[in-house]
Amino acid sequence: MSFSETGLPGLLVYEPKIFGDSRGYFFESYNANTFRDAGIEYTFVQDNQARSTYGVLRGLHYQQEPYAQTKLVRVLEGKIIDAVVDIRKGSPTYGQSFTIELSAENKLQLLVPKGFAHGYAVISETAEVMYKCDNFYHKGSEGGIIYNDPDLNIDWGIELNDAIISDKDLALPRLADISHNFMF
Ligand SMILES: Cc1cn([C@H]2C[C@H](O)[C@@H](COP(=O)(O)OP(=O)(O)O[C@H]3O[C@H](C)C(=O)[C@H](O)[C@H]3O)O2)c(=O)[nH]c1=O
Repeated sequence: MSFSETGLPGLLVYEPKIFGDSRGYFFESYNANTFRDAGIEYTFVQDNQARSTYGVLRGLHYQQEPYAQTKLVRVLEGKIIDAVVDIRKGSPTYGQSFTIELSAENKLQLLVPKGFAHGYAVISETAEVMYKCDNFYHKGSEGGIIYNDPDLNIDWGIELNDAIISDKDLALPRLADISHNFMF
């Protein structure tokens, strides 16, 4: 298994060790000791799972402190473009975004620290996305950034005119309009 840097401090790509044989494959999708041995210690308290069809775009979302969440994102079925934005005050990469293709096939996981906005777009017919969180859902602490913020220019891998987006997400603000609110 391996952890790879992304250029944004704390944002890591995790590639688990896959044990393949004539029956198929086995891998530990998460092991606290493996992460601890890499100097990465989180106590995940909530697992989320979402199913979406092609073109669904969820995000970009975050929770304000004291409910900010670190997330460990992976794809059980299908393929997504996962996107994050660094919104940590004082971060040397504040306002920078990162995208990665996560899929059931590549089995890659993205470790998204507190202080990032997170979202994904589904680029397969359907996708089942699962992510571990180190803090609980708290509706009143939810915030977000509009998916097509021109200052971020995120490539979601889909034709945005055809994207399937919730009314809630369509009403999200631009980063420039909320950056004063961040408490990360
Ligand atoms: C996030 C969440 C939602 N809910 C309920 C609230 C709504 O009634 C329903 C759907 O919620 P929402 O439309 O916010 O789901 P997503 O758009 O997938 O939200 C997620 O999108 C991006 C990708 C994220 O990283 C966040 O974890 C999360 O905000 O599930 C819960 O009961 N618990 C939860 O932890």
